[in-house]
Amino acid sequence: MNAVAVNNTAYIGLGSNLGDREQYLQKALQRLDEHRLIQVVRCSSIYETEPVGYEEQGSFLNMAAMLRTGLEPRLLLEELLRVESSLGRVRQIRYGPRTIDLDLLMFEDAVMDTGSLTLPHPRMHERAFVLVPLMEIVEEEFPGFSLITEWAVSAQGKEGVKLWKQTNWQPGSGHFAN
Ligand SMILES: Nc1ncnc2c1ncn2[C@@H]1O[C@H](COP(=O)(O)OP(=O)(O)OP(=O)(O)O)[C@@H](O)[C@H]1O
Ligand SMILES: Nc1nc2c(c(=O)[nH]1)N=C(CO)CN2
Repeated sequence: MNAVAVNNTAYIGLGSNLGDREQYLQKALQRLDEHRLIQVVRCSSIYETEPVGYEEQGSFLNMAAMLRTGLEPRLLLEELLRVESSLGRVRQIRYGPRTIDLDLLMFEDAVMDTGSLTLPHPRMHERAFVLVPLMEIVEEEFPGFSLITEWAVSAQGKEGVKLWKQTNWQPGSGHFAN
C-alpha cells in the first residue's frame, strides 16, 4: 500500500473549563492523532486563562497544537467536531463552559468563509488565550507566521493568561511524556 501524504500544516486551539481539564486536552490530542490522516506534531505549553466573552464560568486551560494532515480543511473541521462530541461537548451557552473546544485556527495559507468554516479563525487575532500558546509553536516558514506575530504584538499586555504546565508531546505516541 502506498503511504498516505499527510503534508499540509494546520494549527488548532484547544480549551477546556469543565471536569478534568488537562485530561480532556490530552484525550482530544490522542483521538486526533489516532486518525490515519492526522499527525499531532507539536504542542504548546498549557496556560490557565480567565474566561473571555461570558465571564460567569470557571477558568480555562488553553493550548495550541500543530498538525500535519492529509484532510482538506472542511474534513479536518468535521473531525474536530467529532472529537468534541466524543468527549461530551454540549453546546448550550455561546462562549459558555465546555469539556473541550477545538478551533481550527489556520490551515496552510487558506483564506475562506463558507458559513460553516472561516479561515483563519475569525476571532483568534483578538484572543490572548489563543495567540500566546500559538506563538510558542508556530514555524517561521508557516505562511501565516508574520500575521500571527503582528496579532500577538497587538494582544500584548492582555491579562489573564498564565503558564500552567509545560508539556512534552511525543510525536507518534499519542501522549505527553512525564
Ligand atoms: N475556523 C473554525 N474553527 C472552528 N469552528 C468554526 C470555524 N469556522 C467556523 N466554525 C463554525 O463555528 C461553529 C461553532 O463553533 P463553537 O461552538 O466551537 O463556537 P464557540 O467555541 O462557542 O465560539 P468561538 O467560535 O468564538 O470559539 C462550528 O460548528 C463551526 O461550523
Ligand atoms: N479563557 C478562555 N475564554 C474563552 C474560551 C477559551 O478557550 N478560553 N473560549 C470561548 C469560546 O470559544 C470563550 N471564552
